[in-house]
Amino acid sequence: MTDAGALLGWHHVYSGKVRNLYEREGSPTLMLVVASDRVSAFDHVLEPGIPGKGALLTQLTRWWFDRLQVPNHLVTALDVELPAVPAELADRAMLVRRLDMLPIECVVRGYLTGSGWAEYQQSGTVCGIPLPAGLNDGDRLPEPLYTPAFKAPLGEHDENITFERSIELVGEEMATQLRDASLAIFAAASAIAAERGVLLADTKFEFGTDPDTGVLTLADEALTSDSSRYWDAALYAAGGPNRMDSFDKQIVRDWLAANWDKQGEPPALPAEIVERTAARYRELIDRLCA
Ligand SMILES: Nc1ncnc(-c2cnn(Cc3cccc(F)c3)c2)c1Cl
Repeated sequence: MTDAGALLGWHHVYSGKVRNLYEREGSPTLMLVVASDRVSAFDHVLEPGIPGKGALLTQLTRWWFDRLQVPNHLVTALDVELPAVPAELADRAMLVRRLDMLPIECVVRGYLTGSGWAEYQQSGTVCGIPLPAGLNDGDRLPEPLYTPAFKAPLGEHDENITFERSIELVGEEMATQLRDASLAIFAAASAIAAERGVLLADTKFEFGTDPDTGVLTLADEALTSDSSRYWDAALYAAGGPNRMDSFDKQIVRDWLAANWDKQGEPPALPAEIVERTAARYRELIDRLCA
């Protein structure tokens, strides 16, 4: 069975760049999130995949779900008789409860970088929020910023919105719950990561509400290196050009920057780059979850 292929007893709902979503035939409340070994950079899915990536990121998101004091969509064996998931997928598949998903990407930024840095250079703001003058790329923000985005149709880029706009979209009570939950989880996760010598620079949460209880529930993946930027705290403290190297994809990004003109399809990654990237994924998990 290939990732995009049929999965006996499961209906394929959606294929993301690196993950697939299925719903259980006959059980409308159960879904399956399957992480692939694919890696994406510069908005392209790269070849070949990184061996073990899907399993490592599934392990990481499970580890965070276990640690965070918020309800999440993961189904544990205690809830239901676990339906059959093929053995070759088991370590990179998550059985989850179907939620009523909210159309908000809940982004929290602890550091100024990426699209936030680009906007700041133009206007001194991030997602319309004014920041002190004189900040540089990679600087820690005075306090973590909640910068929501409106979920675009699958595959398109999300649209940064203000908190006030999020109120118009989901109502004041839900918008406030999303912001408060996102900032609280970011603070807790940042502290746990920092104890392990890892900086959580920014991350993106998705929430839904439980169809039966209405309780706000953490969905999708949580705090993986696909949904977050993780930096090495020691490298960051040392300063210099590599202080914001992402823990896992920097090797891929640097190789692509040196070997691809960003025109057309990216070249296949050489075996040595694949092996070094796989090692970096394992190192992040070893540092956080060991
Ligand atoms: N528990 C849930 N209940 C209802 N819907 C979702 C849901 C819908 N879309 N997504 C994004 C996504 C997650 C993984 C793989 C993909 F291909 C796409 C997640 C979830 Cl996680």
